[in-house]
Amino acid sequence: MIVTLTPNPSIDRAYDLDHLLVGEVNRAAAVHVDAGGKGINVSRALHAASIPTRAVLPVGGPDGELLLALLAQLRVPTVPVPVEGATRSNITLVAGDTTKVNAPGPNLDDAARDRLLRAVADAVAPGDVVVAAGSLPAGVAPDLYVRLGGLVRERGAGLVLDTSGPALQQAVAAGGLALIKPNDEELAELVGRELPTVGDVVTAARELVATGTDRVLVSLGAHGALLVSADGSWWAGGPALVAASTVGAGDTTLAGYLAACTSGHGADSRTDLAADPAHALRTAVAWGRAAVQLPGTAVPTPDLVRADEVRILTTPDPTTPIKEM
Ligand SMILES: Nc1ncnc2c1ncn2[C@@H]1O[C@H](COP(=O)(O)OP(=O)(O)OP(=O)(O)O)[C@@H](O)[C@H]1O
Ligand SMILES: O=P(O)(O)OC[C@@]1(O)O[C@H](CO)[C@@H](O)[C@@H]1O
Repeated sequence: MIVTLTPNPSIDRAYDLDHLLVGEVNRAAAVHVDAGGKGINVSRALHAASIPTRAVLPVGGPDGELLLALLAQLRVPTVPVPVEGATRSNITLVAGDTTKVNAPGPNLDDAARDRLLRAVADAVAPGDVVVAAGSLPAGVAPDLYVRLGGLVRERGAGLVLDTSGPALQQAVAAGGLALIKPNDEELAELVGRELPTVGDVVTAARELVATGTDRVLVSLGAHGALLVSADGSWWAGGPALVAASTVGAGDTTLAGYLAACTSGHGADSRTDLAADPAHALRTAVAWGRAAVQLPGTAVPTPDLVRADEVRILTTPDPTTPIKEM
């Protein structure tokens, strides 16, 4: 079972525009309303591929109700944790490029945080994988994922993390993570320097592996993704695509990686993150590419995934600029 935790979920509202005119009235050609938040997107993509998953999320206010209704429509299993504040709404403007405005989300006090952590602990069994993803709501200290790591490992499960800033910094410093999925900018922020080449990204990721993170999956937008572990480094990618929306592409990439590491069906399924790294990376990139071709925060179904378009390189040339991959 893959359990996801999204501490700050959202209703994602995406507006498709011909052109974005800043400071003027823009009229949208279409509006998309999706259940959003990084862990939720991972669960949605896994569920669409019939991989057992459960999404733990705080919910409050009218948008909290809507979020649960949208997830129920998709039949994604959820563990809702009621909170006092209102679930946020995040806005995307797609006009060639994707512009995003994310709300801060409700304030969660220590009691709400503890109920959220307990909900994850109760949902997890030995051998499970927990994916914790996204920003933290106001009021929650950046050590949330450090606390979660302790709980998850006590229960014999592994923790996968996709977040940024101090929450990522503290969790990586504490160690014991099975996998992290920063994009190249988040990794650069984490190590405190620019990472223009493949070698720069691989070296930065190796530093994290050396201090207790088993695998680093670095998404590179249109330039594919790099995977670094103690066993080596791999790159996968394909021709750049004109994106319908890039929102959730990174989450779908992570879901693809987890899907490739999962064998068996239903209650007998098992996720082994040490499974064939090249295959897992290639699948991850194929899922991410399928996601950017869909509007709003839509996640692809397996029939939309084209792994044959994805090229894989083992030990890619360290001197190549990321922008040329
Ligand atoms: N324009 C593009 N063309 C081809 N593939 C793309 C493009 N943009 C994104 N991708 C695919 O999607 C994956 C994830 O993209 P990206 O690195 O932008 O994720 P992210 O920054 O984590 O996004 P988010 O936080 O919105 O989920 C990439 O690794 C790549 O495979
Ligand atoms: O504000 P956060 O938690 O960093 O990111 C939230 C978010 O932008 O991430 C998802 C895409 O990855 C969206 O569904 C959602 O709106």
